[in-house]
Amino acid sequence: MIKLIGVSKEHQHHMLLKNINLEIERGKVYGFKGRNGSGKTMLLRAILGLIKVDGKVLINNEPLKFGSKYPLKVGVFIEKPSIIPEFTALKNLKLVAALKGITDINEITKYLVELGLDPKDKRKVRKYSLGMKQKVGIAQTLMGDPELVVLDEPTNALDRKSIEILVQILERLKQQGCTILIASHQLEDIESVVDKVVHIEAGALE
Ligand SMILES: Nc1ncnc2c1ncn2[C@@H]1O[C@H](COP(=O)(O)OP(=O)(O)OP(=O)(O)O)[C@@H](O)[C@H]1O
Repeated sequence: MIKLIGVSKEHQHHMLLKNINLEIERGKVYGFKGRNGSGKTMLLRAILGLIKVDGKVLINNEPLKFGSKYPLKVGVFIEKPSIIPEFTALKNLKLVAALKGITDINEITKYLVELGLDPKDKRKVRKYSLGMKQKVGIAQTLMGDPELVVLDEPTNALDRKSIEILVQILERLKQQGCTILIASHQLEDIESVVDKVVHIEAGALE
């Protein structure tokens, strides 16, 4: 589904990604592992066409052009959840639903409910704990069951039970044919769902 051929990223004479060759098969779960600053997030950004790179990124054999519409139905959670703190969780979800063209309320709230949050909660997200905000972000990402899901450190701030629920959800999405890319320091939390571990060190695959 996705192919990286000789992908490199240079920034102010530093090579942040070094000649990455990687093939991502549809329906598989990839776990990206590496130290802080090794290039996991940068690699995910390259795969998503969010940064200009040298080399080629092919999506279904077509070259991905920086700045053009992403050719796959994708859900992305990189670094921080894209939430508006002054809105409730439901209002935040509805905003994303509108962008994705989703109107069915069950579809909008199902992952939030499964992750243990109440869509009727009147509190603004500003009042939520870190883990609760994380769950809103995950629910936004998974809404509409995209064909590609990209999660950067999804288990940060989640308790053991919530990680188990997330793993169950990811397992189900995988069975539906979804391709999932996860960057994590704690891959062992989610290793049961991961098919292939990709090690990255100083911008290069090991
Ligand atoms: N916007 C940016 N501009 C320039 N350099 C950046 C930028 N973002 C990250 N970098 C650099 O790119 C390298 C890789 O960063 P990246 O965020 O991909 O690491 P990571 O493996 O995701 O780290 P972590 O585990 O801490 O999340 C680092 O050296 C970082 O300093």
